[in-house]
Amino acid sequence: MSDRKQFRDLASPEEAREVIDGLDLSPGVERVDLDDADGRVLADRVDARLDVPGFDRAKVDGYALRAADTFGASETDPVEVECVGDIHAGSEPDVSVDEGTCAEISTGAPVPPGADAVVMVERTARDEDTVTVRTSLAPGDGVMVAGADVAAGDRVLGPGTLLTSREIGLLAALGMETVPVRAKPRVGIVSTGDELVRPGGEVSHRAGQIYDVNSYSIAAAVRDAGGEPVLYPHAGDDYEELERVLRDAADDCDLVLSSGSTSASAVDVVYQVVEERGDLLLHGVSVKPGKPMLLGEMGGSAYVGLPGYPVSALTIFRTFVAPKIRDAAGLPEPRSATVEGTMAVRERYGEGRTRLMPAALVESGDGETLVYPVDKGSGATTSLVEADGTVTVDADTEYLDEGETVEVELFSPDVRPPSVFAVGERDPGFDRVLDRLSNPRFLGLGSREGARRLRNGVPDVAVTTDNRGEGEELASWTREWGLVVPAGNPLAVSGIADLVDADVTLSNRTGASGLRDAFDDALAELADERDSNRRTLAEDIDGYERETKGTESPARAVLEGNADAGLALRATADRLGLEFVPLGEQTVRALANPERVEKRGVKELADVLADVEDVLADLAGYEA
Ligand SMILES: Nc1nc2c(c(=O)[nH]1)N[C@H]1C(S)=C(S)[C@@H](COP(=O)(O)OP(=O)(O)OC[C@H]3O[C@@H](n4cnc5c(N)ncnc54)[C@H](O)[C@@H]3O)O[C@H]1N2
Ligand code: MOO
Repeated sequence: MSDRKQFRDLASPEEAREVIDGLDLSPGVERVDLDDADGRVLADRVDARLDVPGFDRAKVDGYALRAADTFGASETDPVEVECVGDIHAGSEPDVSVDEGTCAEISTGAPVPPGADAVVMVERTARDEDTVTVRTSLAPGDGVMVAGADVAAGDRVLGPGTLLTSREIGLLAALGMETVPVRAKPRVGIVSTGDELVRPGGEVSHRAGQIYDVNSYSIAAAVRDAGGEPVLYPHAGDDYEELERVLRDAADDCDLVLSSGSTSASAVDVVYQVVEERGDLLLHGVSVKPGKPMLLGEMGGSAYVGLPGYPVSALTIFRTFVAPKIRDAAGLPEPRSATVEGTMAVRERYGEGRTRLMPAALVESGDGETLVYPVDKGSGATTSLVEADGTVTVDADTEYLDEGETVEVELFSPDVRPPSVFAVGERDPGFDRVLDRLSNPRFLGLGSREGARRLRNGVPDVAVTTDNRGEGEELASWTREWGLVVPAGNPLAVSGIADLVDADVTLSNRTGASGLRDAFDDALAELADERDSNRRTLAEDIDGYERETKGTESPARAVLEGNADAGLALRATADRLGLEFVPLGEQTVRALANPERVEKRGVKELADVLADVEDVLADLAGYEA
């Protein structure tokens, strides 16, 4: 206990930024092949070592001649010259042009000695060796002279230039096979935690294992910032192991990032390693999420300890680390884009830390941008996927009021609000509808929450079951629901009465879901028949209180042998190959916010729903 870290004195975000500014992670210079130079930053100045073009070059197909010979020529008063040969691109001229003569020439070929202009073929006529020229030319017409593009000795590109297709074209014209560029900062990533398994491996939920998120999200973000990520093996919460991996990474990298183990637990040893084996410059910053961030140096490399929670790790990376990597890589700050919007709901805060609040956008019917917080907690990867950017909330702000104007910094300038924003019951039929739309957003919060949010005017559309919710009905369909049971229905479950009367374990859905509503209504009916009440019957159902999150969760519980029966849709039973005991049909409705029916995305949704029969065709238990 005595070793636990207390976060009494958190650094301000500005202090953290200053410490990061002071870290040294300047990578050197390397030469790369021209084909690998795209997106790199030139380390040195490039001077032209030759003329481009290297010779006087024909700009058009036609005849090379002496401009003086065409003096005064026109359509009505042409001149004639004699053709003495021809010249092709890529070969040395074997003729020269004298007074009164010309040579046929193709675009890009060297202008022959004696000629000072090229007339395009369209302004001439030819009869045997006689060429009639119907225009007059000045010296240099139709010719790109040597060095006109770049002259030998010119300074062509400066250090720090970002190489794109255009600059690469110029370097190729100069014949450069390799170019000196700033090396990308090498960024070692060390994820800590005994619970981590790399995607591709098997996780044991019983043992509390999870897939490693941060190694991958942070590696992608490092690459995006212009660094080169290097993944190191997971380190457990063991001092020696962690020290060894961090040292390896520090030996090989300009910057080492660890994730996890930064916090208050006795097993969170990473700060101890940095404190004892390196130089711990800062621990704890007054931001949410990401409070336990560490900054320091170790083995000649800069070091940042990111918190373990994926949202915290990525937020700290984006806010503090990415700008540093970009700077070291010589890349410009990316264009940032901010959008002003109106808070759609009231959001309380008051934790005394600067909050980088994930927020999402939705456009109201009249073009106003509404902003709502997306906070499923620092441990939920969807917190960032379901958001469009962040709102920075001052440490001393107690709440953001509904209707208050806020500024959202978008995750990237390309982020667009979703075309249509729907909330409500997860439904395999509506999933198919979503597949046919471009850039929709759907939050599966259940029928009840969908109806509630539609009433509060935030989403464009709610998906609800039976008669829940009010709005413009865009479409409705029915879905068959019931119980899934293992193959062969070993306990011979034939209805709800069996759940009440027999020894059958149920896996139920959450109270927010429409499927659960249907079940509870049927249970209430049974209670009426028995002169009892729903609650009493529910108490007799083993597992009634075992609520699950997903539409398929109860069916999956049956599949895994954790329940004898699960509340489910026929479509789910069909998909998972389970036996199904039908109990009823339920109506699903897509309801539009009445003020948004004219919104483009809502109309697109309505168009898809107009063919709902087609969309739902062959989905088991569905009828439109
Ligand atoms: N008593 C206190 N508990 C916590 C505090 C506190 O002040 N007092 N701070 C909380 C805050 S805020 C954060 S943020 C987290 C940070 O914790 P750590 O950096 O020590 O991270 P871990 O405990 O190792 O992990 C937290 C969480 O994230 C999961 N994790 C870790 N690494 C990964 C990864 N690579 N991919 C996916 N998920 C990862 C880990 O399993 C934990 O669930 O601490 C709070 N607690
Ligand atoms: O700082 Mo922690 O990231 O709030 O969850």
